Amino acid sequence: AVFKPENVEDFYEIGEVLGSGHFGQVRQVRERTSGNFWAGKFLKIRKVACSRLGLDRSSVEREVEILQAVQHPNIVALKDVFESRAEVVLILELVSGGELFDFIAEKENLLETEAIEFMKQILEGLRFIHCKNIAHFDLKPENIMLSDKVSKPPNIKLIDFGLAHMFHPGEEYKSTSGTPQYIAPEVISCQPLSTAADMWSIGVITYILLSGLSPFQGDTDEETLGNVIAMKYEFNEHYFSLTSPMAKDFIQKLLMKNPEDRMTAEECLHHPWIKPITPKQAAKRNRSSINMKN
Ligand SMILES: Cc1ccnnc1
Repeated sequence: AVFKPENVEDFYEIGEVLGSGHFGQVRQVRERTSGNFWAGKFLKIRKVACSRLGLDRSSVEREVEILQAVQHPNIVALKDVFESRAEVVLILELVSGGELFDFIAEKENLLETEAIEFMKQILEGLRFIHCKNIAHFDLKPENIMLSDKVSKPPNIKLIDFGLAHMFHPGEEYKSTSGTPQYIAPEVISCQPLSTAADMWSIGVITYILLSGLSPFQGDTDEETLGNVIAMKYEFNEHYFSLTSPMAKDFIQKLLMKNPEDRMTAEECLHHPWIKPITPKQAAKRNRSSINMKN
């Protein structure tokens, strides 16, 4: 794929750093013609294949191809791509409402019903990419952002498709990248992956959303990975006493060792915790606040 060879600074004024990660850094940028703000994701491209620094150009092409294929209100939009000597710049929709967990940590108390509103949007975005045979493979709190700080309910955007993969029929895909706290057992044991690996991460994120605890986190990455493989987690009464049984059922149906046993995003959206079938089920949602003890 050929990206725009023009200098990105001819079209955008480069602003403050918004975030950085395994890829490079994201800066706020201002489009010179319109004055509109966007996010510029500056990716270092490695010139020689064996270099450890920078990204392989093919992995950047993959991220661009995937972002172009998933246009959805809950997925960050890609507007433009520039390339200079050793750098590719993705011009992305500016998502300036901060990370989901910072938002929730700031608030005094948050009802399960509000948590459900967030989860619904995350699941809508996932259902959309999964039905295109695309998995995100790096779902975690840092990659779930709010479009702004004022909309009610807030609008969720999934960002960072740098580890995402588009499955082709009959093709196996394995990868060991991801973040230990959120990766599924099959990732650790190097088995072929599927979109079900994202659903495990959703189970972990929901558990944290409702309790403030990370289910498998150990003192080291090795310990965390050991806990994931051993499926060693529990609903500690001290943190989960106020959590509704339907919420725990939702989590349990995602934290299943066998990827085929896990709910899909579609099934999650029809789970009684997310979509109460009867008013009685709606009433069963607990009214209490969510523990945010960290
Ligand atoms: C960090 C980030 C990424 C994409 N858009 N806005 C902000």
